[in-house]
Amino acid sequence: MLRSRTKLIELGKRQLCRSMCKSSELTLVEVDDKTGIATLTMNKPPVNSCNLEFLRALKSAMKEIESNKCSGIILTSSNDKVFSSGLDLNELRQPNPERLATFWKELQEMWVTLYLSNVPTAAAINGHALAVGCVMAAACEYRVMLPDFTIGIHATKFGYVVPPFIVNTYLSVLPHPVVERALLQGKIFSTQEALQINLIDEVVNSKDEALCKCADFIGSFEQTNPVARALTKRQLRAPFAKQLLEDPETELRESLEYINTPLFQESLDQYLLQLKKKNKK
Ligand SMILES: CC/C=C\CC/C=C/CC(=O)SCCNC(=O)CCNC(=O)[C@H](O)C(C)(C)COP(=O)(O)OP(=O)(O)OC[C@H]1O[C@@H](n2cnc3c(N)ncnc32)[C@H](O)[C@@H]1OP(=O)(O)O
Repeated sequence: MLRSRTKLIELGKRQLCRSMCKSSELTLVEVDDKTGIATLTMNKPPVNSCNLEFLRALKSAMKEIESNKCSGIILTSSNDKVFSSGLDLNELRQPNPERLATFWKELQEMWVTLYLSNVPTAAAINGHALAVGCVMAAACEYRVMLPDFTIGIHATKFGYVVPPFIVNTYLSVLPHPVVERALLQGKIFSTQEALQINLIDEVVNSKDEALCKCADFIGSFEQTNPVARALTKRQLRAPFAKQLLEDPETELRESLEYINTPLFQESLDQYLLQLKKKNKK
């Protein structure tokens, strides 16, 4: 009886995996039948830059994983050089007001969903993780990274004032003086530097190894009560998310105002030119 019930559960999980895999072309979700761990692979060519549709796909994949009672989420990339290049800068350049507001709300919601996820979260950083790419990794509970890549929030280099929820993501991983220096310098860290300051937990040599380390991390909670774990995590993280949870409109208004300033738009134009020039060399 017990065996047949277990079989049914296993079958159910497999069907769940198949149906979740179809959820979006921009994200791929695979659930391990044995561990219940969901690997969420970002799949927006060329560099996983976050536009409105991609933010939406990420948020809905995370919510689906949680509602299917998976045991944890591993966030990774289908690109073997880039984890994520952060926000799609084209969403911010001479924006359509309505789309920009929707885009920014999706960013807020994706961040809250990941940062306060009920299940253990781990990032297998198999490429560069820049700006919001770094924020997504830092919002996870554990990070493992491959060598010879870069990670960091360089917003001040292209005229961005870093919003509080992004500062808070760094502050929940790094000590205040390190955050202050890194954000004010717009510092991008090498894998080795990131390990030295504890922005990442471990360095490994392959994506497979990274996925195994993340699975081990998630497995380390096997003996804990998932509800007690989730509520304790929420308690620890709530102060960092408070502002965005209680008053997302103010953050939205301030960000939109800033993005629309000539100062920001000029800096962004210059930055995008540099990015294109690099590719023509
Ligand atoms: C109110 C204040 C709010 C917020 C503050 C904090 C928030 C920060 C927001 C962000 O996340 S902004 C995003 C910042 N991201 C970047 O600056 C990343 C720039 N990209 C790179 O450095 C490189 O592309 C890379 C290291 C990630 C990958 O290098 P590589 O593999 O050599 O690829 P390419 O450079 O050739 O890129 C391919 C293609 O994609 C375009 N692209 C890259 N990143 C972005 C992006 N973030 N947004 C839009 N487009 C991007 C790049 O220009 C290439 O386009 P082509 O048309 O030339 O092929």
